[in-house]
Amino acid sequence: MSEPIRVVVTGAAGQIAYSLLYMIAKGDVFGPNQPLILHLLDIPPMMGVLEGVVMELADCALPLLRGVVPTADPAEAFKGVVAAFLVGAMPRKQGMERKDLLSANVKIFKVQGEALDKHADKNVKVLVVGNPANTNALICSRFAPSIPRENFTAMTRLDQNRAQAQIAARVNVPVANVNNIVIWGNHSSTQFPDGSHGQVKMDSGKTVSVREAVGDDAWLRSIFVETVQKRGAAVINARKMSSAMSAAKAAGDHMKDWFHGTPAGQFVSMGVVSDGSYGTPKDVVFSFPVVIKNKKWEIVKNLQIDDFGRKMLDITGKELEEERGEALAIIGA
Ligand SMILES: NC(=O)c1ccc[n+]([C@@H]2O[C@H](COP(=O)([O-])OP(=O)(O)OC[C@H]3O[C@@H](n4cnc5c(N)ncnc54)[C@H](O)[C@@H]3O)[C@@H](O)[C@H]2O)c1
Ligand SMILES: O=C(O)C[C@H](O)C(=O)O
Repeated sequence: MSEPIRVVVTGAAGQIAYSLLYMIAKGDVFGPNQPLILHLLDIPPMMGVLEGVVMELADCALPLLRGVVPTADPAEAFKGVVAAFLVGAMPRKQGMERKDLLSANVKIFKVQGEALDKHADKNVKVLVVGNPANTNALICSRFAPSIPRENFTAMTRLDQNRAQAQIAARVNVPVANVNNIVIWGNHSSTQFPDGSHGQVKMDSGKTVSVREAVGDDAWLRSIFVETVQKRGAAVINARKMSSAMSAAKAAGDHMKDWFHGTPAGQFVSMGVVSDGSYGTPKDVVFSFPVVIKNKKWEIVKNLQIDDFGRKMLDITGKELEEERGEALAIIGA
């Protein structure tokens, strides 16, 4: 067994963390041979609730969990961590867009960027879940100049998982048979879920393109896209609270792939600081298809983008530029 690693989850008393902590602590993310010490950050009024979470973690009797550090102090929370799940932020309510949360949430990510910069391991891998995730991740990276920008990512894996599930249901195959669906752009209702590069392993054992398996391009460009774009709002309308179990699963998937790599021939979607690939705006956190090896992601190049795709990428890129401007104004940068 290796030495324990330190992993922080912020918003640790909240609903996503309630599912996520168990997954991490039982080895689903960093592997069955990787012991860990969990750092749990929340705000002072939530320390009582957090105490209950700590009790439950102990009562799970999980062999890999070698320590728990509950705290309201970002310096203590980020000390020596090699992985950071930045979940703590206000969730949206019915009728809101995620960008309506900017004014409430973006300052949190400035403070946490500064704390990561001072206290975290310089190779720390940061996943921002708190909304609006892409722009929060950008702001966080700006305030952590000593940590490479490629170590800051935003979660669009939930959108990818949703998209795979929609295709699997439509074609009637298990979800694991659907691969290489891309989420482009913002984790918002302008995102572009793109099935046109995907593959499906059919019951016959033959692998075909998503377009061939679905056999309905109009569905792929309309109902499929809109269902994934609006899935978060649909969950909120039904639960009166935002997605939590599925968000935790996606956060685990994202970090697991970052640490362990993507399988040969497969890519996953992550919000990363854009280098302008595919004609997207630079210096926004844009979701791209990536492959991961040795804990480093790389944008998949040379996928064909047709006129419809071009229009969709431009819309979501423009929204990210607007959010960046708004966020910088809020924090006075
Ligand atoms: N990217 C995605 O796909 C995705 C999916 C689901 C939810 N989310 C977002 O994740 C965030 C958390 O959702 P939730 O359902 O767990 O919310 P929640 O309200 O249940 O929990 C949030 C927790 O964060 C804590 N918190 C607030 N400010 C903090 C700070 N400065 N430092 C540390 N902790 C702080 C709160 O006290 C609370 O315990 C929301 O912004 C939500 O919109 C993103
Ligand atoms: O939609 C939300 O506000 C929560 C989350 O981002 C989601 O996609 O479910």
